[in-house]
Formats: sequence, structure tokens, C-alpha cells
Amino acid sequence: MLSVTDLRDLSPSPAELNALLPRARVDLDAAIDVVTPIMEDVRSRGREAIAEWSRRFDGSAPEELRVSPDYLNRCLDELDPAVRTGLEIAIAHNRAGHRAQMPREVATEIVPGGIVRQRWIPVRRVGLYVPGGLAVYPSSVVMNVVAAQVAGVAETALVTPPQRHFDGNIHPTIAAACALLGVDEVYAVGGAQAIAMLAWGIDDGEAPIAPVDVITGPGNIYVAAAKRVARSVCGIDAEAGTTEIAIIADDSAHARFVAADLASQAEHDPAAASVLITDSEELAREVDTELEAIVAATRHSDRCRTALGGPQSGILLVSDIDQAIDVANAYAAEHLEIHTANAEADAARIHNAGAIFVGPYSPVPLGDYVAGSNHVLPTSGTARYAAGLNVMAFIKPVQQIHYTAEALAELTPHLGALAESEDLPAHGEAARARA
Ligand SMILES: NC(=O)c1ccc[n+]([C@@H]2O[C@H](COP(=O)([O-])OP(=O)(O)OC[C@H]3O[C@@H](n4cnc5c(N)ncnc54)[C@H](O)[C@@H]3O)[C@@H](O)[C@H]2O)c1
Ligand SMILES: N[C@H](CO)Cc1c[nH]c[nH+]1
Ligand SMILES: [Zn+2]
Repeated sequence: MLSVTDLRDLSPSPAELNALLPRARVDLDAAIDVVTPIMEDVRSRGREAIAEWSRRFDGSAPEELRVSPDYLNRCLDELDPAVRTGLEIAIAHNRAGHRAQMPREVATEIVPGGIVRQRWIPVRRVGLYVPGGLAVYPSSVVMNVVAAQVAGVAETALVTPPQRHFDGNIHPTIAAACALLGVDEVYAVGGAQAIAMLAWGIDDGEAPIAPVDVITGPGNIYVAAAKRVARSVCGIDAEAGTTEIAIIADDSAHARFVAADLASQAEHDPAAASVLITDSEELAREVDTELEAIVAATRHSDRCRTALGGPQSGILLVSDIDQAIDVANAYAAEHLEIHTANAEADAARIHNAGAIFVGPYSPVPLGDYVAGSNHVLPTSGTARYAAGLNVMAFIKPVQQIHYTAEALAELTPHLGALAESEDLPAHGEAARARA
């Protein structure tokens, strides 16, 4: 089922290794060409354009773009109690995980009477994207909203595609998750049209929608591309696009666990990537056999088969775990699982991954829902420099400077000398005016 690339006994340069790694054929640059005209259209024609693009891509458009509070509350009342409990556990665990991330304010007395304070200030208004094309993602409501709420954001506008099976309204479980978290500004719009609406707002006199300061959340390649375009006018979190999983496994790994986890992420999208990196030919064979059985029996069999058979998925055979770690660092997976005899020590050598799952009992789906970590994670190799969603996406470090007259006077000659060296004498004069 998975194609095999043999990297044993090769010592490729970084560029050669990159060319050997399984990657999707459609890249973000191509998707940017698709989404740019959609976003320009929404920017200039507002609601009318949104309705047209929604009909085209989602097969329906809501009568009202903003979801009514009645619908949100009704969906919560009617929510399956087991799903409600699952969401409540996810919310509680995520709150604990995100509270622990909040940095402390620090004040440093640089010189007597001269204080520099490092404050952390939340952005005021954020746009949260929740996907809803092939699957629906109430868990992504939790991941986005909890991080924003813990960071202290005042206003959250949440967007998610209209669902044709629900008359163009949003999916009831997403609506229920919003109500559970107290989010009441929710719009039935998805894809690039949603990102454009959040970035530029709508000011058509009807019911204005204010632009946001930051957009976060996962989505398919079009959503990831639209976020890159929106970056010119607001902040974004990482490009959290089509799901990827890589697994480093040696001969101590359980083939069935490895196969189950590869299949779990393949079910997101036919373009999803599942990659096994192993030094054991026997494990590679066993995993492939297990995958056949799992994929044949699972509900989204076709989607999984397409994802696993695509050029973005495969098995990479390596000489040993040292090479496996080099390959994983070059690949920079969204999710990296480690199933080796020394999993914790091997995890410590990983420096590029969206999130690292250590040992046989920490599968990616645990992180997708209830581990207390955030499942909105960087894809397509961007984990080389980008991080998973966390409170820092919503807060800004701002330095606050407060000096006394005496502290300023002590430094005025030095400040003046530097100002002269830059031929900016008015800078020095501003300090000397206080002498
Ligand atoms: N990286 C992460 O953190 C993370 C987390 C959860 C999900 N995901 C990924 O999110 C994605 C969800 O995708 P989805 O499709 O189910 O929902 P989605 O909401 O991301 O995308 C649906 C939207 O895509 C747009 N679209 C579809 N085809 C288009 C086209 N040809 N041109 C322009 N726009 C088009 C439409 O506007 C539609 O509303 C999956 O790929 C999944 O793997 C990633
Ligand atoms: N694995 C996804 C991140 O790529 C997140 C998710 C949500 N629901 C299920 N899985
Ligand atoms: Zn998942």
C-alpha cells in the first residue's frame, strides 16, 4: 500500500535528502493563485461575493451570514451527552495546558531608578477558522477558542463552512461547541472567502463585520494559502494545512499501533500524508499488511487509500535510528510519533516537528482531542520555523520604560554621544532639555 524509498547506505546532502522525501505535488504557491481572486472579490463585493463562492464550493449559502444565538443554544441543548462530556474534558485539559503557557510579566531595574517592564498584552479581536468540508471539527473550536480565551482576547469571531445538509447553517456539533465555550459571534462561511472576510471585514451598512487583528486555525490547502495572503494585513498562526503524520519506529514497535496511527491521519483528506521511517524491513512489511486490513474495514476507506497511495506518503527505510532522526528533522512533520526502544531519549534529539508523541501509548488522536496539547499544528515542512497554536499567537510582548529624572540624567551624555554619531542631534537635545 505504501511505496518504499530505500535511504540505507546513502549519505545525501540536505538538498538531495529533501528531494527524496515524500511531499505533496500541489504546493501552497499554486493554491495562492487560486485563492487570491476569491479574496479580492470578497474584499470588493462583500456578502454578495461570499454567498456566490459558498454556493460554488460548499453547495449552499446561509440566509444570514451570522449564526443566530438561538441556533447555537438549541444545538447545545440537543447535543449527544457523550459528545458533550468529551468536549468538556477536552476544554478542561486544554485550559490547563494553555494556562501553563502564559508568560509572567517581569520588571528589571536596569540602573537605579530606570525600569524596563516586559508586559504581555492580548490582541483585541481575533478570527478563528474551524474546518468543515470533508469532516467537521468541533475539536478545532476547542483548540482555537481555549487558547484565545486563556490569552485574554476580548473579541472572537469564529468562521466555519455552511453545510448543505443543514440548509446552509453550520454543523450542529460545531454550533454546540461554540455555545459551550460562550462564543456567540459565529459566521457560516469557509475557505478563502472566510479568511478574506476576517482580514478586511465587511462594511456594507447592513451589519458591519470588523476586521480582526489575528487569524488562527487549521484548514485545507486553500485555507492555508489564504492565511498566507491575509498575512499582509493581520497576524496569523502557523500554516496549519493538510494533515501529516510521520512515525519513527524500530523493531520494538507494535506494527498494528503504527499502522492504526498512519491510517488515523490519512482519513482527514485524500491529500493527507502518512510516512513511516524505520530501520526494520520486517516492521515495514508488517505495517503495510496491517494497513491493508485497517483501510479495507474503515468508514473512509477510499479517502485513506488515496492518501496512503499518494506521493506524499510512504515508507523510508534507513540504516539506523540516528539516520531516522536526521530524516525526521529534514521532513519536519506536523505530527511525529516515536516508537523506539529509547523513545524519550530519541525524542530529545528531534528539533523539527509540530508536536512529538512519545512511546506506544501517546497516539496522535490523543493529541487531536483530549491530551491537553493543541492540535492546530504547522504542516508542509514549516515546523522548521513555526510552532503549533498556543497562547503566544494571541499576546504581544510590549516593553514599558519608566525612568526617574536622576536615572535619565546619568545616561544623557551617553545617549547624546550616540545621537551625534548618527547625526540625529535633536535626539540628544530631547534628553538635555530635561536637565
Ligand atoms: N494542520 C492542522 O492543524 C489541521 C487540523 C485539523 C484539520 N486539518 C486539515 O484541515 C483540512 C480540512 O479540510 P476540509 O476540506 O475538510 O475543510 P476546510 O474548511 O478546510 O475547507 C473547505 C473549504 O475549502 C474551500 N475549497 C474547497 N475546494 C476549493 C477549490 N477548488 N478552490 C478554492 N477553494 C476551495 C471551500 O471554500 C470550502 O469551504 C484537512 O486537510 C485536514 O487535514 C489540519
Ligand atoms: N489531526 C488533526 C490535525 O492535523 C486534528 C484533528 C481534529 N480532529 C481530528 N483530528
Ligand atoms: Zn486528526
